[in-house]
Amino acid sequence: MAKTSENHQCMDDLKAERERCSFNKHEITTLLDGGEDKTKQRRKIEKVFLSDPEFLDATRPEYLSHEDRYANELRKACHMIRKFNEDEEIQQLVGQMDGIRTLMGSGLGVALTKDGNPLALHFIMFMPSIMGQGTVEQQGEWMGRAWSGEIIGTYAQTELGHGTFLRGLETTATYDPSTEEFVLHSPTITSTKWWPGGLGKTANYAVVMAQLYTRGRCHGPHPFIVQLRDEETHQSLPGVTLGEIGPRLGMNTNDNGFLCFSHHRIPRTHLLMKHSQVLQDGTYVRPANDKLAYGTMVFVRVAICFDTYRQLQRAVTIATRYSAIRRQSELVPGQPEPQILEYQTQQYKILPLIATVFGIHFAAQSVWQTYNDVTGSIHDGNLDLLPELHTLSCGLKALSSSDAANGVETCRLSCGGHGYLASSNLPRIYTTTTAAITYEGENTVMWLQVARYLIKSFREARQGHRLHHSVSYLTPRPASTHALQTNLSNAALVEAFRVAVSHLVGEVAARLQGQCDSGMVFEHAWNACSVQLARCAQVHIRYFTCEEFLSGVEKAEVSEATRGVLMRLCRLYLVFHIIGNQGDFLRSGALTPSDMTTLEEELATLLAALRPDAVSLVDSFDIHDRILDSTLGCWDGNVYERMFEEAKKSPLNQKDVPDAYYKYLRPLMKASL
Ligand SMILES: CC/C=C\C/C=C\C/C=C\C/C=C\C/C=C\C/C=C\CCCCC(=O)SCCNC(=O)CCNC(=O)[C@H](O)C(C)(C)COP(=O)(O)OP(=O)(O)OC[C@H]1O[C@@H](n2cnc3c(N)ncnc32)[C@H](O)[C@@H]1OP(=O)(O)O
Ligand SMILES: Cc1cc2nc3c(=O)[nH]c(=O)nc-3n(C[C@H](O)[C@H](O)[C@H](O)COP(=O)(O)OP(=O)(O)OC[C@H]3O[C@@H](n4cnc5c(N)ncnc54)[C@H](O)[C@@H]3O)c2cc1C
Repeated sequence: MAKTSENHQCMDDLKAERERCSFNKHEITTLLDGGEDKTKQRRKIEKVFLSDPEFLDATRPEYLSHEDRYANELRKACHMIRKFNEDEEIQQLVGQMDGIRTLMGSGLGVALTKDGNPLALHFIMFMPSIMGQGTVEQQGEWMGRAWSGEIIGTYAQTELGHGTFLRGLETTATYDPSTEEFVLHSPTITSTKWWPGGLGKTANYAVVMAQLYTRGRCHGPHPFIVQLRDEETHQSLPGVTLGEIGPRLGMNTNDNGFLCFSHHRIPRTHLLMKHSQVLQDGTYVRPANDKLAYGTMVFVRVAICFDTYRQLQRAVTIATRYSAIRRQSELVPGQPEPQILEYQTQQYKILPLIATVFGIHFAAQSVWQTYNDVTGSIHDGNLDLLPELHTLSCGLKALSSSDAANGVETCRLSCGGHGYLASSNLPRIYTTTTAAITYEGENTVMWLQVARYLIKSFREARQGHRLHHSVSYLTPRPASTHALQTNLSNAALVEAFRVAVSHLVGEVAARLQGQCDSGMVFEHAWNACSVQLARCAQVHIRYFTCEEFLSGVEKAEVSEATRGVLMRLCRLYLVFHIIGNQGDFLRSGALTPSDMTTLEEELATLLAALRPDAVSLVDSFDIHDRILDSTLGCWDGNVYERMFEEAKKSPLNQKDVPDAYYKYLRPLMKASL
């Protein structure tokens, strides 16, 4: 197709946008990557993998059958492992140990297996379970085989009947001291394992969470390594029933599966025994803390924050570039159509999402640091910080996944009709991102875990106990909100969050207490207050994210121009969330109605100030066109031509008149002749 003046205009629009950049893009790229070296390394790896023709798709996955889609992604996932294992240079680039996991979970890895990686659970949950839950001997026995891909595993916890309520799992693992084996059994239909990724057809092993019985007593859910398929034939073993659960909203090549056991025997030593053991005679040795068995989930919740961050980065890059080339309507009658990014309402959709990317980035880095510190101290026998880590990982997983999923949907809407096209890639990004709201702990449930910690801490503070860092603000202290009334600095706005959340927690704690005092049992009172409790948790984690965002920008080693744009984004994040939730701030007295008017005006100023940098900001995410995989978001802005090229590839367009016309439509249309 000939290039039209419209196409040239689009490309010129992006060029002009880039020319007005007020900051150093490369500084932001390296800040997000974690340093200059990391940026170089990432680009090199992307070059190696993206130039490999094995990773090309012959056709869009949407045009393939369910089985072919699965085969196509499995082919690429296996090629990724083989390439990694065979190439020392790649190993050095990515890092030998955690490398393949990092690679698969990176923007590159997720884009290469875009329909859902059938091996994802092997890397993100099976291997981390062995490392986190297994003894050194067990790690030695399984990890080498798992790294090389000789065995492929998944994490089988959720059942048809129970996902959230872990203690309600029904699968049993009963110890038989006469043979030194556990007998795994699924006693009911609801005890069928249901959902684990890769379980349907890919994995031959799994870490299975089952109720451990020994000497007639149940000791709760524990992790077991269970072989599911024959290592030679890949056929499911006797006593093991396996399959795939059918099409889902997205990630359809993850072959989420079902599994039931009929008195299936495994050796005693397949209980992962780092934290608790069953001795040969059936004696149960308790862990230092029951919740250590849930450690893999804590790890994955932190990992999910990084994944949702990358998904939002991709979506907002597409929406921003498209908004800079798309021209629609008239701002001033008779004038040429403006770029839709000129409309303030469009800026309001997009710019806060660019800010959100940074907010999640800084908060996730902080939680990752906490994860490493706490797992280090757990290793040394100190479990004091486990509740703090659990709360932060639940909270940030919930905040990042809901912000990202809602943000991706806003990006889709901001692209009008074309955002609904598969070739925009926004539908796929959405279906992948929204899954994270549910998996690894449904978000409402995660919020209520955060709220438990807040209420517990609030009560402990009133009894004079010292609180951990993230909740230390709940310690009673003299009211100091007056300074806020006249000072709306960044620090004052973060402080306003502190006052608002303290107030909310105080209110709901009093309501809970009042209901208990009037005779309601605590659990019912809790349920009766749970909407308000979940709200407290959300504001608490937003406050945490605001704090991390602000301190991250203050500490960043960048030029003043770059810090300037980051500060404007941080300010926008603060103002956006305060205005959007003004009731919380007004009710607590943290801010006044007049402050809100001032902030509303500032919001408009911030949108206008950030608008010229919008395209350069998303450019600084440095996402390769192949990783973006979007007709609307490509670097050169040649959107309409790409859309046309994609449409021409539709199988329906291979013939002018489709066969179905002769079979169905023609007989109907000609029936009256
Ligand atoms: C992601 C990318 C990064 C790298 C990836 C690399 C490679 C992969 C390639 C690609 C991936 C890329 C993209 C993603 C693509 C695919 C998808 C990938 C992964 C998806 C995996 C999804 C897997 C799953 O979903 S597994 C199943 C998860 N299930 C859950 O999360 C269940 C939720 N429920 C619970 O956790 C608990 O039951 C509960 C927390 C709700 C309550 O527990 P329980 O009932 O036992 O206890 P309570 O009595 O209520 O509480 C007792 C006290 O214990 C505290 N508690 C609870 N849990 C913990 C914990 N874990 N740690 C510490 N403390 C805990 C609780 O708070 C109570 O405390 P209190 O003091 O008594 O109040
Ligand atoms: C794409 C995908 C991949 C997955 N991968 C895996 C995997 O690899 N391995 C695995 O084991 N599992 C996996 N899962 C399962 C997932 O972990 C569960 O679906 C999730 O933990 C939610 O549990 P549930 O489905 O039982 O929901 P439910 O708990 O039944 O939730 C239904 C509703 O009830 C509410 N609710 C439940 N309990 C409470 C409560 N205590 N208080 C208030 N509200 C409550 C929830 O908020 C929700 O609105 C996956 C799920 C998906 C969608």
